Amino acid sequence: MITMKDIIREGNPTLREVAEEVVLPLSDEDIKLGEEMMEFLHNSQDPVKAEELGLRGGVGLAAPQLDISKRIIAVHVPSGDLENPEPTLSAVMYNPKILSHSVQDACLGEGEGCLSVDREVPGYVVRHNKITLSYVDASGVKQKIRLKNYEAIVVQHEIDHLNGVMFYDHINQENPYALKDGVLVIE
Ligand SMILES: OCN(O)CCCc1ccccc1
Ligand code: NI
Repeated sequence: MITMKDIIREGNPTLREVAEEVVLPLSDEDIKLGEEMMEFLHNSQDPVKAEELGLRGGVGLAAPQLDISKRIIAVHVPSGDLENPEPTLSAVMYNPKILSHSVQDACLGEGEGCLSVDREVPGYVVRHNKITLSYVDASGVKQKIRLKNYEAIVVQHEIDHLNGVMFYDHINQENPYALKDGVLVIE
Protein backbone atom coordinates (compact mmCIF):
# COMPACT_ATOMS: atom_id res chain seq x y z
CA MET A 1 0.00 0.00 0.00
CA ILE A 2 1.37 3.44 -0.91
CA THR A 3 1.97 5.87 1.96
CA MET A 4 3.79 9.22 2.25
CA LYS A 5 7.20 7.52 2.66
CA ASP A 6 6.85 6.25 -0.93
CA ILE A 7 6.39 9.77 -2.34
CA ILE A 8 9.64 11.46 -3.37
CA ARG A 9 10.10 15.16 -2.63
CA GLU A 10 11.50 18.08 -4.60
CA GLY A 11 15.24 17.73 -5.06
CA ASN A 12 14.91 14.13 -6.22
CA PRO A 13 16.02 14.23 -9.89
CA THR A 14 13.25 11.84 -10.97
CA LEU A 15 10.78 14.73 -10.54
CA ARG A 16 12.64 16.60 -13.29
CA GLU A 17 12.79 13.72 -15.80
CA VAL A 18 10.55 13.16 -18.81
CA ALA A 19 8.85 9.85 -18.03
CA GLU A 20 8.80 6.90 -20.46
CA GLU A 21 5.67 5.84 -22.33
CA VAL A 22 4.08 2.69 -20.93
CA VAL A 23 4.46 -0.37 -23.17
CA LEU A 24 1.17 -1.78 -24.50
CA PRO A 25 -0.51 -4.12 -23.87
CA LEU A 26 -0.37 -3.13 -20.20
CA SER A 27 1.69 -5.41 -17.99
CA ASP A 28 0.22 -6.84 -14.80
CA GLU A 29 2.82 -4.76 -12.96
CA ASP A 30 1.62 -1.50 -14.52
CA ILE A 31 -2.02 -2.39 -13.91
CA LYS A 32 -1.26 -3.19 -10.26
CA LEU A 33 0.67 0.09 -9.91
CA GLY A 34 -2.34 2.03 -11.23
CA GLU A 35 -4.61 0.28 -8.75
CA GLU A 36 -2.26 1.14 -5.88
CA MET A 37 -2.12 4.77 -6.99
CA MET A 38 -5.91 4.98 -7.02
CA GLU A 39 -6.09 3.25 -3.63
CA PHE A 40 -3.74 5.92 -2.25
CA LEU A 41 -6.06 8.69 -3.48
CA HIS A 42 -9.11 7.00 -1.93
CA ASN A 43 -7.27 6.52 1.38
CA SER A 44 -5.95 10.09 1.34
CA GLN A 45 -9.51 11.42 0.98
CA ASP A 46 -10.91 9.19 3.77
CA PRO A 47 -10.62 11.14 7.06
CA VAL A 48 -10.20 7.99 9.16
CA LYS A 49 -7.66 6.25 6.90
CA ALA A 50 -5.78 9.47 6.13
CA GLU A 51 -5.41 10.07 9.87
CA GLU A 52 -4.40 6.46 10.58
CA LEU A 53 -1.87 6.34 7.73
CA GLY A 54 -0.66 9.95 8.05
CA LEU A 55 -1.62 10.78 4.47
CA ARG A 56 -1.86 14.26 2.92
CA GLY A 57 -5.08 14.54 0.92
CA GLY A 58 -4.58 14.36 -2.83
CA VAL A 59 -6.84 14.42 -5.89
CA GLY A 60 -4.12 13.16 -8.19
CA LEU A 61 -0.86 11.24 -8.24
CA ALA A 62 1.76 10.63 -10.94
CA ALA A 63 4.10 7.62 -11.10
CA PRO A 64 7.27 9.78 -11.06
CA GLN A 65 6.21 10.86 -7.54
CA LEU A 66 6.82 7.23 -6.58
CA ASP A 67 10.26 7.37 -8.23
CA ILE A 68 8.82 5.42 -11.16
CA SER A 69 9.52 7.30 -14.40
CA LYS A 70 6.52 5.99 -16.35
CA ARG A 71 3.66 7.92 -17.98
CA ILE A 72 0.96 6.80 -15.53
CA ILE A 73 -1.32 9.10 -13.54
CA ALA A 74 -4.31 8.55 -11.27
CA VAL A 75 -6.95 11.19 -10.62
CA HIS A 76 -9.88 11.04 -8.22
CA VAL A 77 -11.86 14.25 -7.90
CA PRO A 78 -14.72 14.00 -5.39
CA SER A 79 -17.93 15.83 -6.25
CA GLY A 80 -17.75 17.65 -2.89
CA ASP A 81 -21.51 17.26 -2.63
CA LEU A 82 -22.51 14.80 0.11
CA GLU A 83 -25.86 14.18 -1.60
CA ASN A 84 -24.06 13.08 -4.73
CA PRO A 85 -20.97 11.10 -3.66
CA GLU A 86 -20.08 10.23 -7.27
CA PRO A 87 -16.64 11.67 -8.12
CA THR A 88 -16.60 14.12 -11.03
CA LEU A 89 -13.52 12.35 -12.42
CA SER A 90 -11.92 9.08 -11.36
CA ALA A 91 -9.45 7.28 -13.59
CA VAL A 92 -6.04 5.71 -13.91
CA MET A 93 -4.58 7.04 -17.16
CA TYR A 94 -1.74 5.40 -19.10
CA ASN A 95 0.15 7.54 -21.64
CA PRO A 96 -2.19 10.53 -21.20
CA LYS A 97 -1.83 13.14 -23.93
CA ILE A 98 -3.40 16.56 -24.37
CA LEU A 99 -4.65 16.59 -27.98
CA SER A 100 -5.98 20.14 -28.00
CA HIS A 101 -6.95 22.90 -25.59
CA SER A 102 -8.97 26.09 -25.28
CA VAL A 103 -7.51 29.51 -25.90
CA GLN A 104 -9.11 30.37 -22.55
CA ASP A 105 -6.74 29.96 -19.61
CA ALA A 106 -7.68 29.31 -15.99
CA CYS A 107 -6.14 29.01 -12.54
CA LEU A 108 -7.28 28.05 -9.04
CA GLY A 109 -7.93 31.11 -6.87
CA GLU A 110 -6.19 29.36 -3.98
CA GLY A 111 -3.16 28.35 -6.04
CA GLU A 112 -1.82 24.79 -6.07
CA GLY A 113 0.14 22.46 -3.83
CA CYS A 114 1.91 19.16 -4.42
CA LEU A 115 2.49 16.00 -2.41
CA SER A 116 6.13 16.21 -3.48
CA VAL A 117 6.50 19.78 -2.17
CA ASP A 118 6.60 20.17 1.61
CA ARG A 119 6.09 23.93 1.57
CA GLU A 120 3.54 26.51 0.50
CA VAL A 121 4.32 28.21 -2.80
CA PRO A 122 1.81 31.04 -3.26
CA GLY A 123 0.72 32.31 -6.63
CA TYR A 124 -1.53 31.67 -9.60
CA VAL A 125 -0.72 28.56 -11.67
CA VAL A 126 -2.17 29.48 -15.08
CA ARG A 127 -3.26 26.50 -17.17
CA HIS A 128 -5.68 25.74 -20.05
CA ASN A 129 -9.34 25.98 -18.98
CA LYS A 130 -10.44 23.16 -21.28
CA ILE A 131 -8.49 20.21 -22.69
CA THR A 132 -9.17 17.29 -25.00
CA LEU A 133 -7.28 14.32 -23.65
CA SER A 134 -6.47 10.84 -24.90
CA TYR A 135 -5.22 8.02 -22.68
CA VAL A 136 -5.30 4.24 -22.33
CA ASP A 137 -7.46 3.10 -19.43
CA ALA A 138 -6.80 0.23 -17.00
CA SER A 139 -8.62 -2.17 -19.36
CA GLY A 140 -6.25 -1.21 -22.17
CA VAL A 141 -8.97 0.72 -24.01
CA LYS A 142 -8.03 4.02 -25.67
CA GLN A 143 -10.19 6.85 -24.30
CA LYS A 144 -10.70 10.40 -25.58
CA ILE A 145 -12.38 12.85 -23.20
CA ARG A 146 -12.92 16.56 -22.78
CA LEU A 147 -12.32 18.20 -19.40
CA LYS A 148 -12.78 21.75 -18.13
CA ASN A 149 -12.24 23.83 -15.00
CA TYR A 150 -11.03 22.03 -11.86
CA GLU A 151 -10.81 18.58 -13.46
CA ALA A 152 -8.78 19.97 -16.34
CA ILE A 153 -6.45 21.74 -13.88
CA VAL A 154 -5.84 18.53 -11.92
CA VAL A 155 -5.02 16.47 -15.01
CA GLN A 156 -2.64 19.16 -16.30
CA HIS A 157 -0.87 19.18 -12.91
CA GLU A 158 -0.40 15.40 -13.18
CA ILE A 159 0.72 15.41 -16.82
CA ASP A 160 3.24 18.12 -15.87
CA HIS A 161 4.80 15.56 -13.49
CA LEU A 162 5.30 13.21 -16.48
CA ASN A 163 7.29 15.99 -18.17
CA GLY A 164 9.42 16.99 -15.18
CA VAL A 165 7.41 20.18 -14.57
CA MET A 166 6.43 21.36 -11.06
CA PHE A 167 3.40 23.60 -10.45
CA TYR A 168 5.55 26.50 -9.25
CA ASP A 169 7.39 26.57 -12.61
CA HIS A 170 4.24 28.31 -13.90
CA ILE A 171 4.13 31.00 -11.20
CA ASN A 172 5.20 34.51 -12.23
CA GLN A 173 8.34 35.16 -10.18
CA GLU A 174 8.05 38.97 -10.34
CA ASN A 175 4.40 38.99 -9.30
CA PRO A 176 2.97 35.59 -8.30
CA TYR A 177 -0.58 36.96 -8.59
CA ALA A 178 -0.12 38.69 -11.93
CA LEU A 179 -2.90 37.74 -14.34
CA LYS A 180 -3.26 38.48 -18.03
CA ASP A 181 -6.69 39.68 -19.17
CA GLY A 182 -9.30 36.97 -19.55
CA VAL A 183 -7.78 34.29 -17.32
CA LEU A 184 -10.59 32.51 -15.48
CA VAL A 185 -9.99 32.32 -11.71
CA ILE A 186 -11.65 29.16 -10.37
CA GLU A 187 -12.72 29.47 -6.70
O1 LIG B 1 0.73 15.44 -8.30
C1 LIG B 1 -0.30 15.27 -7.39
N1 LIG B 1 -0.17 16.05 -6.25
O2 LIG B 1 1.00 16.55 -5.93
C2 LIG B 1 -1.32 16.24 -5.39
C3 LIG B 1 -1.98 17.59 -5.61
C4 LIG B 1 -2.72 17.66 -6.91
C5 LIG B 1 -3.22 19.01 -7.29
C6 LIG B 1 -3.28 20.06 -6.39
C7 LIG B 1 -3.76 21.31 -6.80
C8 LIG B 1 -4.18 21.48 -8.11
C9 LIG B 1 -4.12 20.43 -8.99
C10 LIG B 1 -3.64 19.20 -8.58
NI1 NI C 1 1.93 17.15 -7.67
